[in-house]
Amino acid sequence: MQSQAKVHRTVVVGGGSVGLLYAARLAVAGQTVTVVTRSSLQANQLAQNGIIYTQLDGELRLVPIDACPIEQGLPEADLYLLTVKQTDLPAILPALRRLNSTARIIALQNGMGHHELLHDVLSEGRSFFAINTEGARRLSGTEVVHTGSGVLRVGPWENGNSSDPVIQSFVEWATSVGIQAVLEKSIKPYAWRKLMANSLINPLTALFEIPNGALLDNPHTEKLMRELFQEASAVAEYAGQKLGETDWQEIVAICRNTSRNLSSMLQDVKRHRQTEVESINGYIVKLGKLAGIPTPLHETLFRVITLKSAMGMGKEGGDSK
Ligand SMILES: NC(=O)C1=CN([C@@H]2O[C@H](COP(=O)(O)OP(=O)(O)OC[C@H]3O[C@@H](n4cnc5c(N)ncnc54)[C@H](OP(=O)(O)O)[C@@H]3O)[C@@H](O)[C@H]2O)C=CC1
Ligand SMILES: CC(C)(CO)C(=O)C(=O)O
Repeated sequence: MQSQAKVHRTVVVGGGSVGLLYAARLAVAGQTVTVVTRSSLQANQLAQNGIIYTQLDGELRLVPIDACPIEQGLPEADLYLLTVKQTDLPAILPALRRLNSTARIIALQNGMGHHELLHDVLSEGRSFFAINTEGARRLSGTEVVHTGSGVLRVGPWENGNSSDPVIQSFVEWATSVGIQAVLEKSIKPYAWRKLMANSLINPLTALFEIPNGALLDNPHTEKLMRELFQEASAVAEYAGQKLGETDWQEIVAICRNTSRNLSSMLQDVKRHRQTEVESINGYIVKLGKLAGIPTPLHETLFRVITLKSAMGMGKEGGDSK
């Protein structure tokens, strides 16, 4: 589907699940897009073979794509989509610092911490954030499957400039190709609600090695989730986010709607890759300490997952193929 929205040069930083999904969709819609990968091997594979993209309806598409490794620096563009994990953001900050001042950046990470990091290296009004509930799964360096539909909320962190032309045009493009994209005045409340869901579902599914829906099958795990929710809600309130029963019900609905999914943290643990627990439960613990709010359950899960992950690191991991 070719979009009528204005064409910008877009660079997708990170050739993982989310990066390949958005790069493929941008390219299919006729946008100029380059994927910047960590390894030269993946960049060569992408440039030679393109992205093998399985759409939600099961249709398979071969999408030609430009790609280069990060060691060559970031190519010039109007828009940069950051799709690396929170843990890999610090490594790309020097490259972001060198970008042209007209360039806009959208960070798509789960968890918290990216806002502060980007604020430190980019001047006011250049960094934007997205909360993405679309599901994607990379099968290899060149293959990605769109696993679930969702919403892409984009905007400044907190009541900033939501009428930036590059960002507006990105949202228009996304809408025109069938993505449920919404331009928000402030992403912070959505980031907090996603953090709450991830801080309950991800570590428990990773610890017990169960799919998301199984958390609701057992009264003990559901009770534990409730207690984790209460602990984190007190910290959220300190951060200016008042959460209540509706937010709890939304987390229960996420478990139900993604009942057969393996959470990203469980997938990372199984593949012996670093998890995002530090920017999820670790963030709640850190902020709790600052506010003098005890978070013993989040702290225990943070430590247990860090340990579980460290015990598996270095063993063979990687893609699902
Ligand atoms: N997958 C999903 O459905 C969803 C994911 N998210 C969030 O989106 C973010 C990305 O997730 P996801 O795509 O699943 O993660 P992946 O691990 O699949 O992808 C991250 C990619 O970043 C690459 N990368 C790491 N460091 C660098 C670097 N210095 N330069 C260039 N590339 C680099 C990695 O390379 P390499 O392959 O070499 O390690 C990897 O390909 C996370 O914060 C996640 O929580 C949010 C909603 C849904
Ligand atoms: C919403 C949820 C829990 C879906 O699996 C997710 O975002 C993740 O796995 O990281």
